[in-house]
Order: sequence, then structure tokens, then C-alpha cells
Amino acid sequence: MVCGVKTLGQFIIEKQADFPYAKGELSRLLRDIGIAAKIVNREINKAGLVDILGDMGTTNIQGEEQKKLDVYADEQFIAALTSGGECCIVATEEEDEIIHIDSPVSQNAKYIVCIDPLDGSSNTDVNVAVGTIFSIYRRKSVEGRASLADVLQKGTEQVAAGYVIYGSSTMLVYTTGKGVNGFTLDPSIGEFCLSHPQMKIPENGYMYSVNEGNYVHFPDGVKKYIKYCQVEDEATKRPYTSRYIGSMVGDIHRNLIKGGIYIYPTTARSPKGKLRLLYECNPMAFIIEQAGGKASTGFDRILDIQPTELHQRVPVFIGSKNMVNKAEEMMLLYTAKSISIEAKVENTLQDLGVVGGID
Ligand SMILES: O=P(O)(O)OC[C@H]1O[C@](O)(COP(=O)(O)O)[C@@H](O)[C@@H]1O
Ligand SMILES: [Mg+2]
Ligand SMILES: [Mg+2]
Repeated sequence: MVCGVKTLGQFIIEKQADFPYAKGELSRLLRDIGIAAKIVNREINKAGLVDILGDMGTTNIQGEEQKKLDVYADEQFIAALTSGGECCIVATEEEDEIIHIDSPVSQNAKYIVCIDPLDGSSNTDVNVAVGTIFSIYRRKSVEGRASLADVLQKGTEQVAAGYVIYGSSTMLVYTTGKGVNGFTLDPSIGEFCLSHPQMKIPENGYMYSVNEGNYVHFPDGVKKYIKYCQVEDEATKRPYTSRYIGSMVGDIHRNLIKGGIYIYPTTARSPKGKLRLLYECNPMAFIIEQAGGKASTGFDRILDIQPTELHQRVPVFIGSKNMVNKAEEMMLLYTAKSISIEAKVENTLQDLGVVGGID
């Protein structure tokens, strides 16, 4: 214990049995992620004083404006994972394709890291919490170079997942499938120290997080769920509070501690949902399930989805178990029907030889 606290490094070694692979691999991976997070944290903390705010003037494969901090964070995490020697592939939001790590120290590297280097980019210039989200897989292939097939694994195959939140304090929260633990950065010693052991999300919550600006284009089930949250009902402590800060890490971290639900459904602008399966939804789903919560697309468990593309997007309903159950109930009652009707029409048209089905 360093001055009465347990550091991230000490905790990982103590919990080594929770990570059934060669001793030290996870601690080196989280060490590398922690180093990059401290560097990103330093830049965020002085962002107004250095030329790190604003747009790069470039767009990523998602077609999104890249912020200078997006690119800076991306560079730092790739560099730290390259020199750390445990990672053979980095799949990042900010790069079109997977990045093969071919450094001399990574010749026997077995781990894939999927990462959103900076989550909540729209908040970087306005001093609101942003984060980093990461997911760690072990490569399945044993011969030659790891490939995209090693990256496109179901969320249930993750060996670890976590996030960093750069907020009023900076925290790193992670799981290896044996519960969720939170570490707060102590700037005076430059270490992440255990501050939130065995985090659990309340089964019930009274806060919902959704961008209601997209209401018109929400599926009916989401509209019905939002109205459910807003109805006066003393017995179930409704109306719930609406909290949405535009940073998935910030909204989910708050809901993890206080209870609540975060929803990013399909919208007109994002017909498959906005958030990416590999480096946003899967890691957050692993963490929230490990904390006793639930994560679904509104119909199916996020972690069971077989990824088909690197930057694949999915709708996400994640948080307190009973809140996600209620939202899924509304989706089944009011949206599944319309989807199944559309599917029936599509099949009928195709049976009739109307090529291309309905628009
Ligand atoms: O502005 P919108 O459409 O509500 O989207 C906000 C969501 O988009 C995100 O910023 C997407 O993440 P990135 O910033 O990493 O692209 C989430 O963090 C956030 O919850
Ligand atoms: Mg993100
Ligand atoms: Mg991002």
C-alpha cells in the first residue's frame, strides 16, 4: 500500500488469479493504457493553454469532424500499446483500418485492444467530462499475423474492458469478468489508486439519459418509454430525472454509481444507432453486466452480437437492470411489431419478385 492506498499495479498483481493468462500480461496492458491516459489527462487539464482544442480540419471514417484531442489521444494510446509489447493489433475509432503492431518488443504479443481514444468529443472545447473506452481480446489465431478475424469477436470473448473518465477527477474503471473496480488518479504521486472497490449499479434507477432532440425519429418503443419516465407516479418515484451530457462515459459512469439508463436508439441520422459495437457498446456492456446491470439493443444482449464490421454501429439500452427491462418491454410492445410488419412486407415483395423490396 502506497501511503495508505492500493495502486492499480498492486491491485492487478494481487488479483492476478482473476486473469487466467500468463502472469503480468494484463498488468502490462493496463500499465500501458494508464500511461497514455495520464498523458491525455495532462493535455485535457491544460487544454485552454495549449493549441489542443478545436477541430483538426479532418474527418474520420465515421464521417465525423476530428477534434485535435481525438487525434492526440489516438496517437498516445497507439504509442503506449506499441512500446508496451503485449498488443498485436489496435482497432481504434480514429483509424479506418486495424493497426498491426510490428515493433520488436511485440513479436509474441497476443492481445487486441479496441479503443475509443476520446469519447464525448463534442465536449472537449467546453470543459465537460470526456473519456476513453477500451476492450481487450486475446487473439484466437495461433499461426502468423493476427488479423481482422481476431478483432471481430463477440463481446462475451472480451478478457478485460474499461474506461477512463477525465472529469472533476480522473478515474480508470475496469473489469476482467470478476467484478468492477474503480481507481482515482492521485496527481501528487501520478498513480491510479483504488477508490471504488467492487462497483455495483443499483437495480432500480430514477435517471434517464437520451438525446431527446432526436425524439421525432425515435422508434415508438423509445417514445413510449420516455413518456413512461415522465408520468407522475409516486409509487415508482416518477417522473424520473433527465440527465444527458453528450459523453457516453460520463452518462454511464454517473448511472453506474447512482442508477439510471442510457439510451442511444436508432435515429434518422443514425439508422443503425450511433455508437460503435467494438469500442463503445461491448466494453460498456461488459462493465455494466459485471456491475449487475443490463445492456441490450432494445431486443438482444449486446455481448452476444457477432461483429461483422470494424466500425459497426448498434442501438444501445444500458444501465440499471429493471430500467432496461422496462425499456425492452416497451420496444417489444410498440416497435418489434412494426419491424416485423416491415420485414413481412419486404419478404412478400421479394417473393413476388419485386427486387429490392421497399425503400
Ligand atoms: O451528440 P449526440 O448525437 O447526442 O451523441 C452523443 C454521443 O456521441 C458520442 O460523443 C460518441 O462518441 P465519440 O465522441 O467518441 O464519437 C458519445 O460519447 C455521446 O454519448
Ligand atoms: Mg465515443
Ligand atoms: Mg471518440
